[in-house]
Amino acid sequence: MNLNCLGWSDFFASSFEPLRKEGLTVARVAIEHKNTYVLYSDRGELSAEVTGKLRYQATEAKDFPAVGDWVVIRVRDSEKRATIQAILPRKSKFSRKAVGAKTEEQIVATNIDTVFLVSGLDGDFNPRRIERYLMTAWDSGATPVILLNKADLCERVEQCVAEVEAIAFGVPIIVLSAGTSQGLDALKPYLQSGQTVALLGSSGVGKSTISNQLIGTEVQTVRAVRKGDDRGKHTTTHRELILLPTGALIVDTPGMRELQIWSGDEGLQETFADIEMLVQQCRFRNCQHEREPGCAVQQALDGGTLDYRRFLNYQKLQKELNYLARKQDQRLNLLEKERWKKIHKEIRNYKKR
Ligand SMILES: Nc1nc2c(ncn2[C@@H]2O[C@H](COP(=O)(O)OP(=O)(O)OP(=O)(O)O)[C@@H](O)[C@H]2O)c(=O)[nH]1
Ligand SMILES: [Zn+2]
Repeated sequence: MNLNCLGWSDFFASSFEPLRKEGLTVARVAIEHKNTYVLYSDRGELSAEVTGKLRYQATEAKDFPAVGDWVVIRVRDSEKRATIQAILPRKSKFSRKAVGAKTEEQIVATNIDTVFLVSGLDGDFNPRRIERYLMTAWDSGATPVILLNKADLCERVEQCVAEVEAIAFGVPIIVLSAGTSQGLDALKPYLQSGQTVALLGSSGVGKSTISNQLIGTEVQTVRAVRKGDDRGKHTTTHRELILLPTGALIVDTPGMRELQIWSGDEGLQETFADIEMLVQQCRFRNCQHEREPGCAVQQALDGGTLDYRRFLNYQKLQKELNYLARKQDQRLNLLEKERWKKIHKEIRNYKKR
């Protein structure tokens, strides 16, 4: 596997340059287990773990390598093993709130170029959900492309496309029927060698069907994710960064399927650029867009140029992000307190000695 085929680019090369040292090289994280990683490199597949130093310096889950990351490694050639010394800066990342009550960021996948936002054109079609996914996509740094799947089940395809066009300014929209492999050719421009893609969308929209079509039958692996497994026991053996026959790489991690919003401020601005622009035009800086005079949002709503459902969704997502940001702040404060407690304890111990 040559590095360019794995997605290596000037972006990563320039951050590796200052770290370059005798005996160090780079590889890409393909699978993440509890404490070990499978890497793709120009020497083939390697099994790897992080150095003690990286582990020691890591304070949060996001400081550890994730699927898609480019990492700096030292290879022990004789054993096909490597130690991970550092993670190169990420070009894009998808995060979610870690499962459970804790407000912690968990990175699901990184360095994705194109994210396919999949929706079904069946009864499940929902522009508000597409807005939500668009926000996540824009926030990640990856470029979104909207896939409207199950066209065979829809009698008003054009109408649906028009509805999506109205909320996704300039984002490419591809209509397909993965079930009958119709329309898949339109994905080709995004699947060139060295490109990394991922599929995002709710359950049942056809993500597995699409990825199986892209992967082709011969490599098709059975998903070995066992529900109700002991926590921390990772028995999955399927690849998570898969090389497609076209030369592109597809990220297929279970986590990508359960993405809960983690952040999105920038994504919100991008997704609702029309509303953000109206807000700028309101007479009062702190306009709540309710009954205030000179409210550009109300005017657009009254005039029918802004869809009320879209505006409601914008407000809802904004509230959600604010709530999340407050929780994240609380957690940071707590972490900071704990850190200082540790330091004070060390100082006391030192004085005693
Ligand atoms: N009619 C029709 N059915 C499709 C199409 N694509 C997928 N399906 C069906 O929709 C169902 C769900 O497809 P999946 O590929 O499992 O959906 P998914 O998004 O991977 O779902 P999760 O694994 O739950 O996230 C399956 O029964 C597919 O056969 C299509 O283009 N047309
Ligand atoms: Zn207003």
